[in-house]
Amino acid sequence: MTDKTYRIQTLNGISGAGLSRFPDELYEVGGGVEEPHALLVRSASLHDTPIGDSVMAVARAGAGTNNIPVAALTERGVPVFNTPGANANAVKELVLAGLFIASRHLIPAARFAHELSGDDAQIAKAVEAGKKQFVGFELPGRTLGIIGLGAIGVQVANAALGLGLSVVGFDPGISVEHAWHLSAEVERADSIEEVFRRADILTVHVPLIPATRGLVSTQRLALMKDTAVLLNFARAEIVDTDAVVTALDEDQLGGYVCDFPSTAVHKHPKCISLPHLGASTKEAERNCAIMAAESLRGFLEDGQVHNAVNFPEAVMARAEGTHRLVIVNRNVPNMVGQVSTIVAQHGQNIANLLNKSRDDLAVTLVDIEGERLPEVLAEVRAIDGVLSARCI
Ligand SMILES: NC(=O)c1ccc[n+]([C@@H]2O[C@H](COP(=O)([O-])OP(=O)(O)OC[C@H]3O[C@@H](n4cnc5c(N)ncnc54)[C@H](O)[C@@H]3O)[C@@H](O)[C@H]2O)c1
Ligand SMILES: O=C(O)[C@H](O)COP(=O)(O)O
Repeated sequence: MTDKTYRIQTLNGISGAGLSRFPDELYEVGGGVEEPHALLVRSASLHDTPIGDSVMAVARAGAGTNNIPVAALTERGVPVFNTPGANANAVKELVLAGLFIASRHLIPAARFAHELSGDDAQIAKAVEAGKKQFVGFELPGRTLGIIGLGAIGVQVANAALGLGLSVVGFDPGISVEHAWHLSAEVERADSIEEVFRRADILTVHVPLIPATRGLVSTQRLALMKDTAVLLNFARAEIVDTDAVVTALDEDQLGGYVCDFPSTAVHKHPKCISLPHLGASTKEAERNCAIMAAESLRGFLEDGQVHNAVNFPEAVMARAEGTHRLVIVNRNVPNMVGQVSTIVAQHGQNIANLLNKSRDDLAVTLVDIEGERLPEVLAEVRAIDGVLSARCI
């Protein structure tokens, strides 16, 4: 262990563009870092990994945080950051590839071509004889159904309109920001079932949370056209894979393209699975790593909270010549009152204060003039309802 001010443990390969955002003089960063102040992760599961008391923050260089025990970390006062939208274009492009792969049977067709043998004349003859098995369909006039109109869903919707598809979407929790970016030509479905019923191609772009586990179920698959294609570039568990395989085997569904190989799908003749490639572009890896690194730096060095999935946004410029108390507390009355009383009792003056809450939790940033008094921090930490407090 070095004596650098901050130690970041990486649990996946993280783009150097992000890692270089941690200044050498302040940060030790790497896979073998001990007693880390923060964890930086992509898809590695932290559910069964002990997360030591030294950890003050966790950052996911990506969108989905289902690999992180968010509720337990929230209870400890530890923010979990992700990188909203940073890989959305990469996923959109792969979803569009999925559309073409499915509509033109590109994978079996390429496999057929790969297996051809003989001289050029024999290959040309086999091509003409064999190609009829790969006759596809065109996209204009077909309906794309989208469940989840967040960073990815919106980009997929807008791009699909450009390909001549009609788009019908469902997202009861769409954000104002995402609604602004969604084309007015996208039709809003009244229910999730309507999307299943109408789609020629259906794509899901929701997070894996209890409400979305098994969202594509036997009952909903039964509503789909028997020629329809299902795309899943969100998470394997959002789809009931056994139900999909049954629907495919019974000719009640046309095909399944996903980013999540499993024993049930990776060799199935009507399934195409890719090895979780959605965010695997240089650009997305870079964007995600930079955003995650900036969030960690903001929190560790300044107590700022930006892009956390479990904390309120809390961003306040540092007041000149002050030190800062960073307090994570339960969202109950009189927390700010108790903190300011302690500061005043020690004859100190608050230059600036920010208190932001989200659900049961609040973040309080207090910029204090004068010298750092360890007893102020000790007394703040002792307040009932304070989950963590530090002075920076
Ligand atoms: N294959 C990959 O490599 C890859 C890459 C990035 C993201 N993902 C997955 O895609 C998910 C979505 O990513 P994003 O960046 O668009 O996230 P996002 O948070 O911007 O959008 C998610 C949207 O889903 C909506 N939603 C939630 N529950 C819903 C429900 N029951 N019905 C309809 N809509 C619902 C939300 O309101 C939100 O608008 C991620 O959580 C992640 O699991 C996969
Ligand atoms: O949620 C995400 O951002 C994706 O699933 C990307 O995962 P990855 O970082 O492991 O490629």
